Formats: sequence, structure tokens, C-alpha cells
Amino acid sequence: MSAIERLLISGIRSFDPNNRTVIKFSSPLTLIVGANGCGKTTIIECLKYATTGELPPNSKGGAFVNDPKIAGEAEIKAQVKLEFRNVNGKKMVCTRSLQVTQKRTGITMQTLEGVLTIPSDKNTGQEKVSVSSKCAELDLEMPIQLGISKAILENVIFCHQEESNWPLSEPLTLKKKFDDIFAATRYTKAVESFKKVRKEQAIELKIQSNDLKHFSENKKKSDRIKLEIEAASENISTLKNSISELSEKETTFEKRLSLFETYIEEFNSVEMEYKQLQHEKTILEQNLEELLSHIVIMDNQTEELNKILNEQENEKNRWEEIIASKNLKINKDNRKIEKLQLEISIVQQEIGKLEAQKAAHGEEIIKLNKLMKELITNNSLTINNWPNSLEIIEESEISKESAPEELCIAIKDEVDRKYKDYFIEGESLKGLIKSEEEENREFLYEKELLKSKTKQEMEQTMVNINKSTKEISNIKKKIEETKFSESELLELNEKLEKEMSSLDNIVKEKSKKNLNEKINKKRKEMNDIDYEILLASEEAAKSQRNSEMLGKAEITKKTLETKKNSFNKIFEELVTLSSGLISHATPIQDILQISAKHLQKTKTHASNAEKELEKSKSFLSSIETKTELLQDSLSGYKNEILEKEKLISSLCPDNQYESSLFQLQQQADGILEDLGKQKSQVLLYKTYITEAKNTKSCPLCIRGWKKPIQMEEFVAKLEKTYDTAPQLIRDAQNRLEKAQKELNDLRSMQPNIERIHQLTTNNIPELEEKLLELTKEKTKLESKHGKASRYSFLLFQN
Ligand SMILES: Nc1ncnc2c1ncn2[C@@H]1O[C@H](COP(=O)(O)OP(=O)(O)OP(=O)(O)O)[C@@H](O)[C@H]1O
Repeated sequence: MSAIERLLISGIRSFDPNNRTVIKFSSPLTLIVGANGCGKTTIIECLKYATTGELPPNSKGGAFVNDPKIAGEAEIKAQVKLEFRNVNGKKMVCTRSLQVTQKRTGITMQTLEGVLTIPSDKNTGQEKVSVSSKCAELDLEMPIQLGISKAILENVIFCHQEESNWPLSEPLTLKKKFDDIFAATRYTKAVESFKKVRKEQAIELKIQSNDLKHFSENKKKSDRIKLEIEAASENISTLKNSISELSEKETTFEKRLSLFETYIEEFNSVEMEYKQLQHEKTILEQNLEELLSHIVIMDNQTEELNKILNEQENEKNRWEEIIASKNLKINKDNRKIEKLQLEISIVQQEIGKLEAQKAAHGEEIIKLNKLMKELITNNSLTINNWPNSLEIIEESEISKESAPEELCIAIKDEVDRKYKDYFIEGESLKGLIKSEEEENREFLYEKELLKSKTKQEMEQTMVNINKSTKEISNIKKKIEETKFSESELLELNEKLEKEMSSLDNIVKEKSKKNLNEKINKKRKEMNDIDYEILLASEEAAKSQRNSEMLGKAEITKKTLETKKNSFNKIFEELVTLSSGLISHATPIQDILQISAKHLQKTKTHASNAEKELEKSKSFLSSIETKTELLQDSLSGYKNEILEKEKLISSLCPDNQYESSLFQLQQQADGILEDLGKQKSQVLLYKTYITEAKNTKSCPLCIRGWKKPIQMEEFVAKLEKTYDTAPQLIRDAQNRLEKAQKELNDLRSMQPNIERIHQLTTNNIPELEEKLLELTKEKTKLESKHGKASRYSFLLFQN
């Protein structure tokens, strides 16, 4: 239990700041007795201040410290020092220091320090320890060390006498005090936080229990899998063992099998040999039987037998000759067969070519159908008797067939009709433009006439002015020279006045001369602008010709508008000036009225012309589309030619297809001839060798040799040639095969050559012709556009 031991007070209220008053508290009870105002309450307040840090009510402005005014000091330092034992019985010292300063405006107070220390103890050897040196910490620390809450210290133990009636106050204040004393809010908060934590823990528990559930399931699963793995590994090891056993068995079986196979092969070969021998045996038996059947035991004389032998020899020779001739015939037939085979291959190539042409024709049909479809849709053609012409064309497109010929003719007629209509329209438009040009020319001519007339009148006026000036000078001379009577003088005066007034008029006329100059200047400007307008209109016409440069035309149109405005302005100025000059001569209003009428008329023509222009523009765009399509086809054809030429040049580098083909054919023919010769030579050599050996004479000249070695040399020579002949034949056959392969490869290019020929002689020229026609048509239309634009522009300008 905690206990207060000593209290030191210095400079608090009535306590002297220069002395330190120490109050020692006795146990179990200390009574403070004294007169009123001696300072009992101050001691309690000091205790309260030391333990809680709270100042008495209404003393925060410095009333708690000794008044500096009373002390006659500017500054007073006060201290409260409390020595006590904490709940553990440990001695502790709490020191709090204050300072008040007397200023002009009033007293200010400030806290100097607040320290809680454990004092040194010689008995225990305890050194001085500072527990806390901050006031806020000290305020919290003191109730803890004393083991009494701040509320009890404030409201119960060191309760101020002015506040000691709180148990009798309002229930709300009372509750507040009790809540403070018993720290109820803290418990409520604690309960709330417990609830919150409980809730969170419950959620966490739920999550953890769920996890646990999953973990236990997973654990079961993993145990099961482990068991399965163990069983599987056992199985694997058993299977491995059985596999190794089986592989051992397999090798043994394989060895036995290979042994059996060799046995079977041997058996088969022996069987084959046996069968062959059986077959040979039967053939030999048959031959023997045949020979035996043919053997006739002859009982003729030797001469007769010799004769028969000779006859037989002759017969044999005849047969050999026949055989040789037959062989030659066979060779010839073989060559014929080869030629026929070549012809067959040519025919096959022709078929291929025709098929390629058929495919190309099919493509052409598709393109034609497409063109017809575009023609109908783009130009909104209506074909008589073919209301569903588009569907028919679409169907034929799908089936890759050409549209019915009657429909094609109908479309062509319709296109021709449209073309004629356009042509007639163009012609009428031309006529219209011509007539309008003539009208314009007449209008300009009239204007020129008017201009020259005005000029003449002006010249006449000038002459009159000169004449009048001369007359004035003459009259002046006469006045100076002659003396007049009064009446004459009066007359002359009147005359003079008249002349003076006419002189004034003349002067006015002269000022008009300046106007003339201005008019001329304006006219010049007008002419310049006219020229500029002409240039710009030409530019606009050019721009209109090119549909891609419509933007430029728009800009030029704007420029023209500006020019037109300035032209109109100048024209108005001219009219104003002219009206002053030639008001008596030309009715300008009439001219303007005529011009307005003319303008209205020409505007109507212009709108018509613009409509026509729009129509022909759409036609022009369809022509452009056609042109693009045709150009695409043309470039497609050209690419095809390039590809095919590339293929041909890979086989025929000099691109001389016909001559290369001819040379290769000749080469193949030559090899074939050599081969035939070699084959027949082989047969002949064989015959010669046999004959030479049999007859011991040359088979060609039928002469015998003087020495047998000569015959042997001859036979050896023939045999050598005979032996090398098969190799030569094989070589020739290889060469022939190679040549024939090259020939066939080159012949396979024939369809390509034909296609190139067809493209260069028919398709491309046709397309180019069509393109030329379209270009001409386009140019015509463009020039028509240009004229129409120029015409409309001129109308607009007017
Ligand atoms: N700021 C101050 N400076 C100097 N003296 C002061 C100051 N404030 C109060 N005093 C004096 O301190 C005394 C107040 O003392 P305190 O009220 O503690 O006396 P008390 O013994 O409790 O009186 P009572 O028995 O009437 O309650 C008064 O004499 C008062 O004049």
C-alpha cells in the first residue's frame, strides 16, 4: 500500500518562495489544524497538484503561485516536492516546479519541471534513478505508482472544498463522476474491444476450422495417394522385373526367330532350286521326247545324206536370212512404235493445252459476267424481256458458265443505246454551248459598240470644248479691240455672261475629262481582271477535267468568286461614273435589265448543264472502274507471261523454244538410230562368229583363211566387238532416255508457249484495244466536263 511521507512547499500561495516548508505526515493519521487563511487548503491543493498535476479551480492564470505583487518581485519560482512510498513500498520523490512573471498586461505562469525519481539509499546502496522527466508522463505515472486512480485522487482523496458537494449534484453529473471514479468508460471500452476481438476471433476460428477441414481432407487424400504411390511403385518394381524377364525371353526368342528365318530362307531357296530343277527336268524330258519323236533312223547312202545335209544347210541359211530381215523389220516397227508414242505424248500435251485454254475461257466468262453485272448495277440498266437479268448472271457466275447469249446481246444493245443517248446528249450539249457562246459574243459585241459610241461622243464633246474655247478667245479679243456703245455694251455683257456660263459648263466638262481618265483606268483594271478570270476559268476547266483535283477546282472557284466580286464592284463604279457622263446617251438601266434577263437564262442553262455533268460524271466513274478492272486483268496477264517465260527459260536458257525442240528431237533420233544399228550389228556379229567358226571361212567374202590363226584373230576381233556391244547399247539407251526426258520436259512447256502466244496475240491486244477505247471515251467525257464546267463557270461569272 502506498503512503505519503513528506511534502515540501515553496512559493505556493501564502507560502514564502524564499523558504522551504516541509510537512511530515504521520501514520495512520495526520490532522492539519490552523486558523482561517493559514494555508490548510493550500496543503491539500499541493498534494492534489503533486499527485495528479491538476491545479485548483480558477488558478490557471497564476493564482496558485505566490503573488509577485505582494512579494514585490517581478518573478516568483514555486516548487512542490512530495516524498512517498509506492504500492510496492518503494520510496519515490515527485518534484513539480512553477514560475510566474509579472508583466504590464498581467501575470503569466509556466511549468518549469515535473520529475519522478527514486532517491538514493545508503542502506540498500540504491542510487538515484529518474523514472520520468516529462509532465505528461508524470501525470500518468503517479496514479500507477500510488495504486489509486486519478479520479479518486481528484474527487475523493484530495477533493477541493469548493467541489466537495458533488455527491449531491444532478444525476447526470453524479453518473459522470462515478463513471470517472470507477473508470466505467474504460471497462465499457474494454468490453466493446473484447466483443470485437471475440467476433474477429470467431471469424478467424471459422476460417481456420474450414481450413482445418480442408487440410484434414487433403491429408486423407495425400495419405491415400501415398498408399497408392507405394502400391504403384511396388507394381512398377514387379513390372520392371517381369519386363526384364520378358526382355531376356524376347532376346532368346529373337535369336531363335532369326535362326528360323535363316532356315526358312534356306528352305525357300532350296525349294526354288528344286522347282527350277524340276521344271528344267520336265523341259529336258519334253525336249528328249520331241527329239526322239523327230529322230528317224535313216538308211540312206552317205551321198544322199550329204545332199540332204546341204539342202538342210541351204534351208537353214534361207531361214537365217528371213530372220535377219524380220529382225530389221522388227527394229523398224520398234522405231515406228516409239514415234507413235511420241505422237501420243504430243496429243496428250495438246489435250493439256486445251484444258488450260478451257480454264482460261472459264475465267474470261466469270470476268465477262462480272463486267455485265457491274454494267447493269452501275448504270441501272433495264434489259427488255430480261427483268431478272442480274439473278441469271449471278447464277451463271456461281456455275462458272457464261450468261445466255441472248442476254449478252440484250445488254450490249442496251449499252449501245445508252452510249448513243450519251453521245446525242453530248452533241446537244455541245450545240447548246456553241449557241450560248454566240450569244455571249453578240452581247460583248453590243457592249463594244456601246463603248465605241460613248468614245465618239466624248471626242465630239472635246471638239465642242475646243471650239467654244476658241470662240471665247475671239470674243475677248474683239472686246479689247472695239469700242462699243452702251446698248452694244449691255448686249455684249449679256453675251459675255452667256459665254461665261458656257465657259463654266466647259470647265465642268473638263473636270469630267478627269473622270474619263478614271474610267479608262478602271477599264484597264477591268480588262486585267477579265484576263485573270479567263485564265482562272481555264484553270477551273482543267481542274474539273481531273476528278481527283476537285479540291483545287473548289479553291479556284473561291478565287474566281473574289475576282467576280471585285469585277462587279468595278463594274458598278464604272456604271456610276458613266451615268454621269453619258446619261443622255445610253440607258444603262436597260442594259442592266437585258443583262439580268440574259443572266437568268444562262443560269438555267448552267443548272441543266450541271445536271448533265453529274450524269456524265457517274458514267465517267463507271468507265474508270472498268478501266481499273481491265488494267488489273492486263497486269495479271503480263505477270502470267513473265512466270511462264521464267519456267521456259529454266529449260531453254536462250528462249529459242522451237529450235531447241528441233535440236533435241534430232539428237534423240540420232541416238535411236545408233541404238538400232548397234542392236542389228550385235545380231550380225553373232551370226558371223558362228558362221566363221563353222565354215572356217569369212562370212562376208566366203573365202577361207590361209592360216587358222587368221581365222582366230578375225573371230577374236568380232567377239571383242560383240562383247563390248551390250555396254555400248546400254550407254546409248541411257543417252536416249536422257534426251527423251529433256524432250518431254521441253514439250510439256508447249501449253505455256501456246498460252503466251494467245495472251500476246489475242487477250492482251484485245484488252489494250478496250482500254484505248475507254481512254478515248474518258477523254471525250473529260473534255465535255471541261467545257461544261467552263461554260457553267462563265455563266456563273456573268
Ligand atoms: N496568490 C496569493 N499570494 C499570497 N497569498 C495568498 C495568495 N492567495 C491566497 N493567499 C493567502 O493564502 C491564504 C489562504 O489560505 P487558505 O485558504 O489555505 O487558508 P485556510 O487555512 O484553508 O483557511 P480557512 O480555514 O478559512 O479555509 C489566505 O490568507 C490568503 O490571503
